[in-house]
Amino acid sequence: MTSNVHLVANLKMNAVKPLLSQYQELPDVSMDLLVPYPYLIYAQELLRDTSIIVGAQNMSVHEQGAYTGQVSGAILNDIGVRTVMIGHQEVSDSLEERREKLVLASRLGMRIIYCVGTQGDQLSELDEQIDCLTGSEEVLVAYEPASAIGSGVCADYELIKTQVAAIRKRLAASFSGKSEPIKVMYGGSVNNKNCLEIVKKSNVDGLLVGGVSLNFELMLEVIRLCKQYS
Ligand SMILES: O=C[C@H](O)COP(=O)(O)O
Repeated sequence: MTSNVHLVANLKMNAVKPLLSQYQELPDVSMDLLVPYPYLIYAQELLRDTSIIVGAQNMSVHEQGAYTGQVSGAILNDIGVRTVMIGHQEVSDSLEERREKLVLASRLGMRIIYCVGTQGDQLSELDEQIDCLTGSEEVLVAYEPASAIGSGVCADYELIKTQVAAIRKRLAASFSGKSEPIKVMYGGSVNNKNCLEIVKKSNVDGLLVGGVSLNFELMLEVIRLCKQYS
């Protein structure tokens, strides 16, 4: 089931072993599934006959060495994980850390889901975050306003549309040499009730789903609805 609406599920910090077996029931759904580090190898093995891409939710700003408890891009690379999310609001990276992580991930040839977001409606925050990209990354951008994350209420459709349009404009101006435009997704309290409205009214290329991706039945509905829209 290939949808024009790209779906990314972020399972955040939850114990998800039984849930991963449910995702295994989706052999032909193309989407990204971002799992906590300890599940990466298990999830890759479990989902190897599906079209689901297993990715990491973060990576260290350091290349290697004495950084207990951290996971570097090189480690992800070593275990065959090619996709990594960078810049999620819950990670609270500074602009410098964003830049460093993007460079490291890009150098390793990783595919990056890059989160940008605002605390309010300040477009300058988005610009600064977008400007951390070098243009050589393989990247999908996810716009996530802080107030919408985990709140149960997604951002106003018009606001999403405006911000996403501004992000596209900035990306196009900065990286005009790209053969294909960078995909821009929305994240923040996406659910089965609002997913279609968001894609219809806000002109996004995809959705980054957090809490709802932990409920397989609801996520299945999001997947079906997005497929119908394509
Ligand atoms: O990574 C996912 C986003 O932070 C959205 O999370 P949420 O759907 O629980 O609001």
